Amino acid sequence: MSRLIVVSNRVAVPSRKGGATAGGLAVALNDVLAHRGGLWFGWSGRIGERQQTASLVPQGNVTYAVCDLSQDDHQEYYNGFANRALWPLLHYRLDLTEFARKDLAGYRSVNSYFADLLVEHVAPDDLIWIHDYHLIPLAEALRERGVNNRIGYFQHIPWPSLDIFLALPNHAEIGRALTACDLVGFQTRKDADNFGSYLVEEAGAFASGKRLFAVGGRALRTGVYPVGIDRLGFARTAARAARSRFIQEVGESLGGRTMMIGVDRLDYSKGLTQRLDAFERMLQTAPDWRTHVTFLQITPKSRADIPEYAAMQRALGEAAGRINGQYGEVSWTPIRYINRSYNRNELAGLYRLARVGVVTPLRDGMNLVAKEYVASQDPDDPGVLVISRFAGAASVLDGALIVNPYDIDGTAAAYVKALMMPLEERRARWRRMWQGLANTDIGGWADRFLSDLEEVDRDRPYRGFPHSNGTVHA
Ligand SMILES: O=P(O)(O)OC[C@H]1O[C@H](O[C@H]2O[C@H](CO)[C@@H](O)[C@H](O)[C@H]2O)[C@H](O)[C@@H](O)[C@@H]1O
Ligand SMILES: O=c1ccn([C@@H]2O[C@H](COP(=O)(O)OP(=O)(O)O)[C@@H](O)[C@H]2O)c(=O)[nH]1
Repeated sequence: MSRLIVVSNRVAVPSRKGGATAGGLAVALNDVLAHRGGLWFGWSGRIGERQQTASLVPQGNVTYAVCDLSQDDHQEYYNGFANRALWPLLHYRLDLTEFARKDLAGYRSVNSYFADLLVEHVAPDDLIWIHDYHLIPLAEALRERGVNNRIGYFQHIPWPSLDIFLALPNHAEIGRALTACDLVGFQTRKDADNFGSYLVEEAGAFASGKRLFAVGGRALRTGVYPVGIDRLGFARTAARAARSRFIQEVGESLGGRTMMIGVDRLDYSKGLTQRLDAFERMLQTAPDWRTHVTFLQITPKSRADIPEYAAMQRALGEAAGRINGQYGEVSWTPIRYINRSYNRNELAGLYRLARVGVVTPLRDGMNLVAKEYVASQDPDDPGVLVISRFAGAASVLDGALIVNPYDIDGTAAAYVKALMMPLEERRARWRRMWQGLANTDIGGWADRFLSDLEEVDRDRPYRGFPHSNGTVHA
C-alpha cells in the first residue's frame, strides 16, 4: 500500500495548542490517519516566521509536518482570500464576498510556500491527498516542482452553481488549478455536477459522462464522497458519557425539562440567528412549551478576526438575550447560549441527553454534528433530528425532519413536531438514519476516495472518450 500524504490547512497535532479546533475537517482527517497512518502536512496553527523546513512531530504511525505562518500570511491567505472571498462565495453568499488582490497574492504565496516545504517529503509512490479551499492551487504548484505522483483533492464545502462561481474575478485561475489533480472529490452530487458544468462551459474540458474529463491533455476524474463519522465508536462514547458525572449534573440542572441542542462554530453559514428566531416563534405560537423546554446552543468562536464573524457574534448574543429577556422566568432560562468548545465525550453525552438535535445551516458542505447527534442516540428512546435541506448531511439522513431554514414558521412547526413525536415514529426514523450513517462511515469514505485515486488511468487520458467516428478511445 502506498504511503498517504494528507495536506490541509488545519492539522490536529496532538497536544499542541492552536492545532486542533472545533471543525469537521480536522475531526474527519484525524480519524482517517489514526486508522491508516501516513504524513499529515499543514499549518501549525501558530503565527511566527516562515520556516525553511517543516517541523516534524512523529506520533505512532502518523508523522505531523507543520509550519508557522507569518502575520501577513495569516491575514491575507487565511482571514483574507480563503475566508473572506472563497468561503462566502462557495457558500452562495455573494453579499459577503470581499475580493482583494493583496489577499489573492498572499493566498498564492502561501500555497507556494507549502509546496516548497512539502516537496522535500514526497517519495515517488506516495499518494497525495489535498483538502479544502485554502489549498486549491497546491496541486499545480507541486506539479511545477516536478511532482508526478497521483494527487487527489477533496472539497469539504459546497461548490456553487456556475453563475455564482463566475462572480469570482479570478475564477479561471482557481478552476484551472484543480485540473492539475487526478481526482477531485465532493460531498454531494450537486457539488460535483456544478464543478463539471464549470469545467465544460468555462475551462474547455471534454466530458465523457458526468465524472470523467479531458482537460489540458490530462484526464481528470470527479466523484462524490460524503464524509462520515465512526458511527460505532461515537455510539459507544455516547453510551459511556451518559453515565458520567458531567452529564448527570447537566440532566439534574434541567429540572425535568426537555432539551434541544445545537452545536456549531460561530459562523454565518450555520443559520444560527434564523434557528433562534424559529425557537422564539415556537414560544410565541405554542405557549404550552414555555418553561418546559431548554435550548442548549454550544457555539465556539471561530475566525474571530474577520469582521463578518465579529458582527455575527454580536447579533447572536443579542438574539439570545432578547429571547431570554422576553420569555424567561426566574426559574427558567429558555436558551443556554455558550461560546466555548466541548470535547467529543462531553458532546456525545449532551447529544444523547437532548430530545431534539437542531442543525439548520443556510449552506453546509456536510455537517458532522448532524451525524454525531444520530450516532449518539439511545436506540430504544432516540431523539429527533431537525436538519436544513441545505446541509450535505440531509441527503443521507432521510429519517430527519427536513426544513428550509429561511422559513421561520416552518422551522418552528418542525420543532414542535419533533418535541411531540411518538416513540414508535422516533425509533423508525432513527433506524433509517443509523443505516444511512453506515453507508458513509469514515473509514469507507477514505478507502473509496483513495482506491479511486489509485485507479485513475493516467497513461491513457482519453480512454473512454468518443472518437469523431463514434468509436471510443481504448
Ligand atoms: O479551520 P477553521 O477555519 O477553524 O474552520 C473549521 C473547518 O470548517 C469547515 O469544515 C467543513 O468540513 C466538514 C468535514 O468535511 C464539513 O462537515 C463541513 O460542512 C465543512 O464546513 C472547513 O471546510 C474546514 O476546512 C475547516 O477546517
Ligand atoms: O465544542 C465543540 C463544537 C464542535 N466540535 C466538533 O467540530 C466538528 C464540527 O464539524 P461540522 O462538520 O459539523 O462543521 P464545521 O465546523 O466543520 O463547519 C464536529 O465533529 C464537532 O463534534 C467539537 O469538538 N467541540
